[in-house]
Amino acid sequence: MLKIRNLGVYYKLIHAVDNISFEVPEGKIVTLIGPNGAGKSSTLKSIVGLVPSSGEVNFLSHNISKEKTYQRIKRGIALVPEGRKVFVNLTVLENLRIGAFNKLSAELEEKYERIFQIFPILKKRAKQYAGTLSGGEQQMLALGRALMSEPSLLMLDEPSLGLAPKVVQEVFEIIQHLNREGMTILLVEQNAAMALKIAHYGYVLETGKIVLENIADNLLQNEDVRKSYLGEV
Ligand SMILES: Nc1ncnc2c1ncn2[C@@H]1O[C@H](COP(=O)(O)OP(=O)(O)OP(=O)(O)O)[C@@H](O)[C@H]1O
Repeated sequence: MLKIRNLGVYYKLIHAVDNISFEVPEGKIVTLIGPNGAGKSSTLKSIVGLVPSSGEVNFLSHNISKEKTYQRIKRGIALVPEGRKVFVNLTVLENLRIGAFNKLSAELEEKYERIFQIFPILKKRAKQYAGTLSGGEQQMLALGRALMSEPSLLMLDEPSLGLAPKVVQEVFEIIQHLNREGMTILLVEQNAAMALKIAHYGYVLETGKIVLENIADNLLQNEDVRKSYLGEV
């Protein structure tokens, strides 16, 4: 579904992502793991055109590298950004409405209901300001908002960030549920153990380069990965 070839991201002199290539096949969960500053967020941002990049981004057999962000979103890519970035002064419903930018009002009710089926808590909080939600609820809202555009590829940037372990578990169960329903997922995580447990395939990114890739189960067993990312000595 998504094929990345020789992707590079530069911020003036900083070479954040250095000629990486990877793929996300339809129906799979693929994870990019790696330490702080490895270039994970920059990779996701470049896929939706939020930062200038070199190389090729191929989505559903189209080279979208030169397209604007809104065109890429229209094609069916959605990004749940790091830190959730919900609109704190808008209600839950208003946040969801923004995610459905390309949908007619008549279709909205049905879409809200679909989101509420996945995240019942958002129905209870529908009229509440997003800024008053807990971290976990905000993450659900950010996910719900992304799903409102009915993407075929969902990209998640550090969904576990700042959440209690029990809530992280809940969020990851939802990610797995979405995948079982057919959603293709590109998951960026520092919580490598959690990410590799639910992913089919994984890439390890270090200082802008892919240093390792394999089936997720194999990465979980890999000694270097266990030492560097799973806290084992
Ligand atoms: N807008 C920017 N301007 C300049 N440098 C940036 C910018 N965004 C990121 N960088 C730098 O690019 C490198 C990669 O950052 P990036 O956020 O992509 O990494 P990351 O793997 O997602 O890390 P984290 O998990 O901390 O978010 C870092 O050295 C970072 O300081």
